[in-house]
Amino acid sequence: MRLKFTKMHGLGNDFVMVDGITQRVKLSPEKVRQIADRHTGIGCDQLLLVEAPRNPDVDFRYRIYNADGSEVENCGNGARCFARFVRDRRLTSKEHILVETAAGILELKVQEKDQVSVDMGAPVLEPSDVPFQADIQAESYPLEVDGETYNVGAVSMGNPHAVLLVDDVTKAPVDSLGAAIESHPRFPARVNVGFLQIEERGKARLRVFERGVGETRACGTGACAAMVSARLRGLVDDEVQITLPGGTLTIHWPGPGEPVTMTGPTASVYHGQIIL
Ligand SMILES: N[C@H](CCC[C@H](N)C(=O)O)C(=O)O
Repeated sequence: MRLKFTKMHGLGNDFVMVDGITQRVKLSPEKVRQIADRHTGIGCDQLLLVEAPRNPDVDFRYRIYNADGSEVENCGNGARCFARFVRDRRLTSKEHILVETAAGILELKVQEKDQVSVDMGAPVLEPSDVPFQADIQAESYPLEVDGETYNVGAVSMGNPHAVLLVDDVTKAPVDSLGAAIESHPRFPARVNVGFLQIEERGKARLRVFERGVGETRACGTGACAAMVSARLRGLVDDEVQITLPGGTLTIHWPGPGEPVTMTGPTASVYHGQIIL
């Protein structure tokens, strides 16, 4: 199979974008792993496959695959890059785009200077829907990991996130603790793990160990989940500049039941073809 693709990134969270509308694409977890491999493939954190919508009221469907081949529900940085990709490829000229994902329908607004705003929907906090094993919903939960107890927030943005507060993200044990929590039995679908340092009520720093990938330079749904968890704990206002290793996202959330809005940049790097 000859596959045309575009390499893109959102703050260094990098993607192989595949147009499954103008080309026939048949992917398997093994093929995704092959494409995502940074030594023998193209290399990416996620592969994003654009398809025609199944719902006539939306413009597109897009499917999200982690580098380990797992298909997942949502990708914040990917949603922004998707919006730019479909316009660059002239699949639409709309500036407001509705796209169907495994997590539901997202509304994307293309702005000037490659910025895109995404209505990420309302966060899901009921433990069983994250999913996370806990008897009652709370702002945070004690979680035992290798004999130590950590205080974690549990939030779904369509995909599951654990959020830990740290004093200094540069010193956070992202690789070791992130990996241990990613596969913790109380997160039955595994989990993305965010390490959040609050600087002010409108400013924070974040590093994310992503489910199915490891630490990435940025995680859009992770920034949304971290802001929600911090706001539930009364630590931030309704708009926060969240700076990740790859750059800064603006996250807005008025409060429970309301949608989270994420705004940030997109970048298109190169076009290519791969023979699989
Ligand atoms: N690793 C995530 C999917 C990609 C999320 C991230 N790249 C973003 O920008 O939200 C998961 O397994 O749920």
